[in-house]
Amino acid sequence: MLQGKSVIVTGGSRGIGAGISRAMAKAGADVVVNYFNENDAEYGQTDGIEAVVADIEAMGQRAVAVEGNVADPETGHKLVAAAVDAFGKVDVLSSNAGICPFHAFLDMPVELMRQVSAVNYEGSFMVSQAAARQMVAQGHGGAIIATSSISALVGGELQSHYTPTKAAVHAMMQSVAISMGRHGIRCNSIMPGAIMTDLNRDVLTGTETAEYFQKRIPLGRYGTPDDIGQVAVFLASDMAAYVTGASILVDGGMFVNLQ
Ligand SMILES: NC(=O)C1=CN([C@@H]2O[C@H](COP(=O)(O)OP(=O)(O)OC[C@H]3O[C@@H](n4cnc5c(N)ncnc54)[C@H](O)[C@@H]3O)[C@@H](O)[C@H]2O)C=CC1
Ligand SMILES: C[C@H](O)[C@@H]1OC(=O)[C@H](O)[C@@H]1O
Repeated sequence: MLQGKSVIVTGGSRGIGAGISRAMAKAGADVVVNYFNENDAEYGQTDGIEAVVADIEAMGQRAVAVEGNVADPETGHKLVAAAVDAFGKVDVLSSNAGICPFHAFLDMPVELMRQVSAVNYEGSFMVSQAAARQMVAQGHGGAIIATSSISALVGGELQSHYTPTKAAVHAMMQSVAISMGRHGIRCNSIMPGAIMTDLNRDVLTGTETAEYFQKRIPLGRYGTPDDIGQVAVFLASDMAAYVTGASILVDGGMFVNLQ
């Protein structure tokens, strides 16, 4: 579905981003895999930048690892330059990088709130802008897929700094879809539910929240990074040729299951 496409994935070395990177490669794309602050040993053998690059190459696709903090305005330009240097173009951006350091509201340090906003919202904005500029210059359209969240639609007691950034990413895609439509660039967001990754493994394992989530998910299981990767491939592909400004909940039915 993505044969010959050039894809950039931010936060592509672990978790959902690793699932997206692998799914894009399996669909035939070459991938620039962005990562930041990685200590691969910390994340075991299945994830980490080296494992993801090796898996992509084992599928017969090209992979380029690019370290960079998406909150740094230069990183978006670095990622685009890496894709153009290695693959000659940018067709798809998966703006996935994000952090969620759980913290109570009342004693949350302003610095933490600002860091989460800088990475999750501002970082997504800047990388999307850099990729869109390249796509417009290329003149043959493209696709931008932002990883928002079920948390764009609901709250979390320990996520008062986080949920607004997920809503912001969703709202940004809706607006960017309007201005980029004339360039044939489709912009959509994915809203994952509870996906077992490093970001929330502690929350989703052996806690009251874990028990509650398990009861709330009609499909009876947490999502996997590949569950998100498959939807990202769909949104990147010509199967979604008339889909822009949209968001897709990928949550096993969690959001609708109030009672
Ligand atoms: N895990 C979940 O249940 C859900 C996650 N999400 C979103 O999915 C995205 C990925 O989350 P997970 O895979 O769970 O997280 P993770 O912690 O497992 O992986 C995060 C990835 O982002 C990278 N990263 C972190 N900070 C970065 C920065 N400043 N610049 C560039 N890369 C950076 C890391 O290197 C890593 O590759 C995030 O945007 C998160 O908000 C949304 C809904 C649910
Ligand atoms: C970090 C959370 O556990 C996870 O990420 C989100 O965006 C949702 O809040 C999920 O529960």
